Amino acid sequence: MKLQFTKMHGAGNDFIVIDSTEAPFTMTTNQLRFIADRHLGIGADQILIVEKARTPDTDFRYRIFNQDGGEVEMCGNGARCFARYVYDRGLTTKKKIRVETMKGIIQPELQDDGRVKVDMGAPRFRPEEIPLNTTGLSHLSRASDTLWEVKAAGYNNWVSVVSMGNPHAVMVVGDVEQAPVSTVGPAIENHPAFPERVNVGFLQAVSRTEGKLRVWERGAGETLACGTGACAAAVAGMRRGLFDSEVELQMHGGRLRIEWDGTPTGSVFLIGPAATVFTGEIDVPAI
Ligand SMILES: N[C@@H](CCC[C@H](N)C(=O)O)C(=O)O
Repeated sequence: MKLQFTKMHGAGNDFIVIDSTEAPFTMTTNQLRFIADRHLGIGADQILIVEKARTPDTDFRYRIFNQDGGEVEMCGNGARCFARYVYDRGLTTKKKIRVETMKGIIQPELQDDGRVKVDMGAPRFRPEEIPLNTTGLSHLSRASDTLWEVKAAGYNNWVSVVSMGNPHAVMVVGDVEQAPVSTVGPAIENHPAFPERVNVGFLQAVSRTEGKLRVWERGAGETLACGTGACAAAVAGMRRGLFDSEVELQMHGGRLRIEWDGTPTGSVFLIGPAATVFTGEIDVPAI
């Protein structure tokens, strides 16, 4: 099968974008893993599928697959690339679109400064919304947040849990560069307390408006940036009383801005770059 694709990135989190507005999406898990492979295929953290809207109140439908081939609910950096892609390819003339995902509607908007601002919807914190199995876990309160003790890789990790449609565990560390991302990250990702696995954020608060973040992503490993991870970390930091309602997070691949008014139904806004790198065609084997 010959596959036309576009390679994009948002703050270094890279994507293969496939236009399925005219033909149904039929790729197998093995084929997705093949194109995402950095040695054998194109290489990417995630694969984004652009589909036609299925409901009258949305403009498009958006599907996301991790590098390991698993379909997931949400992707913040991908949402910005999605909006840039459909506008630049003439699939819409709207700068603000409504996009259906597995977990509700998001609204990305192209800004005049070239960045994209996404209304990511409201964060969720209840264990069953993550999901987090709290059986046997200790917990404590920190300002308006609850921290859960997840023992993994030899550490007693106290994490905030946040759903941005997809699951996140966030821990505050003194220095992100010294954080045990590649050992504690996969150990928490696959911990039995998270039955659907989890993305793991390591957050360093620098001031009330600035932080540093590294994320071990479910199904992809450590990435240069994670948009939903940045939203989850910012919200966790705000609930712990570390941040004001607007914060910029520096990640290895770039800087993301997050705004949240702190109310239970208030949307989290994610602002950052979205860039096209190249387009191409790949021969995908029948695997
Ligand atoms: N990189 C993404 C998140 C992609 C999905 C995530 N790995 C998951 O499994 O939930 C982002 O920018 O949000």
